This record gives sequence, structure tokens and C-alpha cells, in this order.
Amino acid sequence: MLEIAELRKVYESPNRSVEAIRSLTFSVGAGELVCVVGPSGCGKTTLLRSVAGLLPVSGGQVRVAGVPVTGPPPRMAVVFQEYARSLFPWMTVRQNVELPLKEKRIPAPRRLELVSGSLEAVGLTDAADAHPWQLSGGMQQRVAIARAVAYEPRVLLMDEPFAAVDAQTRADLEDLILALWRDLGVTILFVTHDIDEAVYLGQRVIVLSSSPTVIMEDLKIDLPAQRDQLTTRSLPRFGELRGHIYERIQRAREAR
Ligand SMILES: Nc1ncnc2c1ncn2[C@@H]1O[C@H](COP(=O)(O)OP(=O)(O)OP(=O)(O)O)[C@@H](O)[C@H]1O
Repeated sequence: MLEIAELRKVYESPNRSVEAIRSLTFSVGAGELVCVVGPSGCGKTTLLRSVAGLLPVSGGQVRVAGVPVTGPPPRMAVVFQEYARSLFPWMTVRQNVELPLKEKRIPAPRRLELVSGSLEAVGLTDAADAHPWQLSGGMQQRVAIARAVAYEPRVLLMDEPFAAVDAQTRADLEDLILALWRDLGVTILFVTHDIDEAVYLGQRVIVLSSSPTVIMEDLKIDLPAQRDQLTTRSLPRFGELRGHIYERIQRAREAR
């Protein structure tokens, strides 16, 4: 579904050039959930924005379902960390979720169906007529997730989506993503700086080096497919995988 081939990104400005990504090559199969971790500033957001077609790349190519990305690809949705900035405060929850569907020119009856279905999936049916600023941070992020889900994406990109919520809400949102992923069969590329979160969610975890970035490791997470916060996180294998990734990232930081 996603092919990233020798992706390179250099940010050029008149007095400075920053080589954010040197060369990245990996792919994500249809229906896979792959997490990306790496030291701060290693280019995780740059990678995601390149895949989303929001940033011109300096070299290499990104393909979605075989088609080279030159702008935002169809049927791709992105959830960012800053939910407060990604929702329109003057619109209700329902209107926020509906907006991209209007832009996609989906007929009104189908829009209603998709909006109700996705609000129900994230447990926000009762908040449909509230405004984002009347909701907690975790609820606002669920609105952003509902908006992405209503769009019926085949690829969902998530950029540290839970970094700004408290630990309990974060665990709930992680489980929400796992449930949606299983139900919808969507392909997910999930960027996080939280190693535990990457191991808990991912079928694979890609570990990036410090900038200029290359892949340090592409690790299969051989934990049972059925995951839950208590059992999965207390498995000895969970600890081993976490320790292994932690050590790789430490090494990446020291090599800077
Ligand atoms: N618009 C820009 N212009 C110039 N340099 C940039 C720009 N955006 C990012 N960079 C640089 O590219 C590198 C990668 O940044 P990026 O935000 O992609 O990293 P990140 O891994 O997402 O960081 P973090 O984990 O701290 O969120 C950094 O050195 C950053 O300073």
C-alpha cells in the first residue's frame, strides 16, 4: 500500500540547508499497522508529511497503491498531535467531522450516515452538537479521529496523536485505534516518540537514526495479535522488545 523508496529531504532556505532525511526505503502492506520511532528531530514528521503529499521531497519517491505521490493522495487521512489546532472552534463536532465529506462532494444522506457511524465508533454520539472547546483534550482528539474515519481512508497517517493527553486517556485512545484498525482494515503509519506505545500498537516498529536520517532497524513485533493494556504490557517479550528499541535509540543519539 505504501512504498517509500530512497526518500530524501533537504530543507533549503537562502542562508541554510538542513538534511533532514538522507535515505529511507521501506514499505507498508495493505492493512498493516506500522509504528515509526526515533530520536527527537530525526525527521518523523518530515517523513509523514512527505507520505501525505504535503511536502516536496528532494529525492526518491513515495507511492500509494502503486501511484506516485505528487500531492495529497485520495483516501488518505492524517491525524496530528495538535487536535486543538486541527478542529474549527466555530463549528460543532458534527460539522467538523462532516466538512471533509462536503469537500469530497458526498451526498447529504450518505454524509449523515458516515458522520453518525464514526461518532458512534469513537463514543461521541452525545457530543455531536457541542463545540470542540467545550470538550476535554482526549475528546477533541477523538473528534479528529472520527473525522479521519468518516472519510473512509484506506491509509491513515498519525503524527504523535496522543502526545498531549493524560496517560489514562492515552491508553483508551490507543485501544480505540486498535479496534478501528481491526474493524476497518485500514493501513496505518503511526509516528510516536513513545517506545511503549509503538510496541503496544505496531505489527512492526521502524527505528530511525538521528538526522540525517536512515533506518536503524525494521523490527517485527512478535506479540500476540490480540492486545490489551494489562496483559500485553506485562509480557516478558514486551519488556524485551522495549529494551531492544530503547537501546537502539540511545545508540542513535550517541552517534550524533
Ligand atoms: N520547515 C523546515 N525548515 C527547515 N528545517 C526543518 C523544517 N522542518 C523541520 N526541519 C528540520 O528537519 C529535521 C527533522 O524535523 P522533524 O520535525 O521532521 O523531526 P521529528 O522527528 O518529527 O521531531 P520531534 O520528534 O522533535 O517531533 C530537524 O532538524 C528540523 O529542525
